[in-house]
Amino acid sequence: MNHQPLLEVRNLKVEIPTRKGTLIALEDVSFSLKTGEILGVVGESGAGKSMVGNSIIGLLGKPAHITHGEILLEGKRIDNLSDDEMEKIRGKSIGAIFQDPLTSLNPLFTIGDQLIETIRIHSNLSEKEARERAIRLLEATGVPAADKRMDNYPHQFSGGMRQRVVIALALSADPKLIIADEPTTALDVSVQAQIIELLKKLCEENGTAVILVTHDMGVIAETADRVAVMYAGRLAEIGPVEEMIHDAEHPYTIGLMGSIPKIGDEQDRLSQIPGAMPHLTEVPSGCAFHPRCPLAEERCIRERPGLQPCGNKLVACWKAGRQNKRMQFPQEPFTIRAPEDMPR
Ligand SMILES: Nc1ncnc2c1ncn2[C@@H]1O[C@H](COP(=O)(O)OP(=O)(O)OP(=O)(O)O)[C@@H](O)[C@H]1O
Repeated sequence: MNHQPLLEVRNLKVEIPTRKGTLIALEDVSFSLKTGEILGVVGESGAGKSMVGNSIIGLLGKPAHITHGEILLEGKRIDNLSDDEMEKIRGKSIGAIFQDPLTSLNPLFTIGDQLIETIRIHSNLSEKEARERAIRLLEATGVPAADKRMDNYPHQFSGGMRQRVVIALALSADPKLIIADEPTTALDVSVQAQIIELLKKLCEENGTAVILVTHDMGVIAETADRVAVMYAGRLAEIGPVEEMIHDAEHPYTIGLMGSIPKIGDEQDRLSQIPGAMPHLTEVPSGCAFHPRCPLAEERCIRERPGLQPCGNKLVACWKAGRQNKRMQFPQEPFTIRAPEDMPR
């Protein structure tokens, strides 16, 4: 049996040269992904979530670049490919879905033309066969009257419908992996759940693995098989979703998970972690989370913890396995105001 992971990210480091010096945007990021698995990547804004996805698809915006580590897809390195070679991998083996569907769609061409072209680049189907496949894909993504909508331009679709088209486009070459970066953030709240549900269903049916970048813990809880928590460009903790939600070990994960509202939960408060994530220009020594951590001790200030196994998870905390779960953030928890208290 083939036990080779679909994707392996090993000790990835991404640096960004700036006028004020070099920023380390990602440091020592390692994880792997199995075929068909959904990995949620979470963390506060600026933690480096998008950098991880963009490094994998070779779309790190300049001047950011990989300075250490490697990325392997089915055992073959893809981090050192030329732009042309990477272009072939994108679309064929790795599909991408971004926050704004218009990033992926060309406003000057009908969606039918765009789907047919992508299908034909990555297969040897005839024009007619590619058209049939495009229609089937649109139907599978829930676009009504798919046959007729093939002749429409992107601006003739609503935001939710456009994102369905992008999902069809991302799936059109039958990729092994899809990077979905905040795929529903720009959409109406009422369609967000439908789109996530659709993505999950189609990827399950096709055996496609997904890296789902989001700040929405609710989406993660519903969708992901495993979760990677990022903090200041590093992995804080990674493990199976259930354990990450109910049995997190890293104080930062415990704080993040405290912010998932639970239906039927008596408490009407969400815990919030005091302080803010550091900017990349001023990442603290040792464990980057130490200034906000109620458990921090001398060693945490001096030495950076690497990822260590703890149960089924990997945790970057010197105190992992030592009753972290009883920890509480010392501040008054953030209180959700009832709608009648909201300023009008
Ligand atoms: N060209 C650049 N120059 C300087 N800093 C950059 C550049 N591109 C990205 N960064 C910084 O890299 C860090 C990681 O960015 P990234 O977009 O991966 O974060 P993120 O976790 O996805 O955040 P968000 O949830 O807001 O999208 C951020 O602090 C960002 O400001």
